[in-house]
Amino acid sequence: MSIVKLCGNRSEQDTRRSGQSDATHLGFIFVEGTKRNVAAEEVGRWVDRIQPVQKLAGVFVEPSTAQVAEVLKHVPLDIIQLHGNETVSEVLKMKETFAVDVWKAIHHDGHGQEKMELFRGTVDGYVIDAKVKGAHGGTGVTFDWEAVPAYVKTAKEQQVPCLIAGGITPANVAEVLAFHPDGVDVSSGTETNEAKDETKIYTLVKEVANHAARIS
Ligand SMILES: O=C(O)c1ccccc1NCC(=O)[C@H](O)[C@H](O)COP(=O)(O)O
Repeated sequence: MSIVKLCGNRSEQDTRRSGQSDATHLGFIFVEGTKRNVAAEEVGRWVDRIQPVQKLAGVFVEPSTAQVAEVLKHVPLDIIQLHGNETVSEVLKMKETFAVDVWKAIHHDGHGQEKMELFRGTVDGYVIDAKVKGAHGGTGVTFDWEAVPAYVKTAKEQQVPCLIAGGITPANVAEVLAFHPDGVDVSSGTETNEAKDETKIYTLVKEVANHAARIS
């Protein structure tokens, strides 16, 4: 089964809806000034009450170790997802400081492979996302999925998973899965009116399961 990360949960209801699905990972955005930004204390309360079975990922943009430590005080994150222009030494610092996996977002821009080479041996996974001026993620914009196999190959050589993000929806997820990523990371495509939509979540996860059944 592919990784299905439902990201950008911004309320207890979102977390419940995502948590009740067969997704493998839930994501929360800790990026001030963005529309899905959430407070760690609140997320901690939602997670306490809901007890989701999924792994939890916290999305950050160039965070300090103090910011991540503060979030970890409240939320038992399994993964720190770095979605900005973090350097290799910043990633290493996170790995040394916290006992959690680090996933690095790479924005598709023609230099993705070079960036993945830089992070070889330091990260535990990649999220390849669309590059959109003025935004770090959660844009609902796709990129040219013909580029996916090269990213997947590089991640496989590094023995880490490669997720694809950016504009994935229940209607197009089968199309991206045909390029054989290890999973998908979805925010906008599982929302209606800025809240998680149970039908969209169900349909997306079912499409992923159907794809897995077809290729097994
Ligand atoms: O989702 C956000 O608002 C966000 C803000 C700042 C940095 C990263 C962000 N999201 C990261 C994700 O993991 C999203 O799932 C990914 O970018 C895909 O988003 P979408 O195109 O909306 O499915």
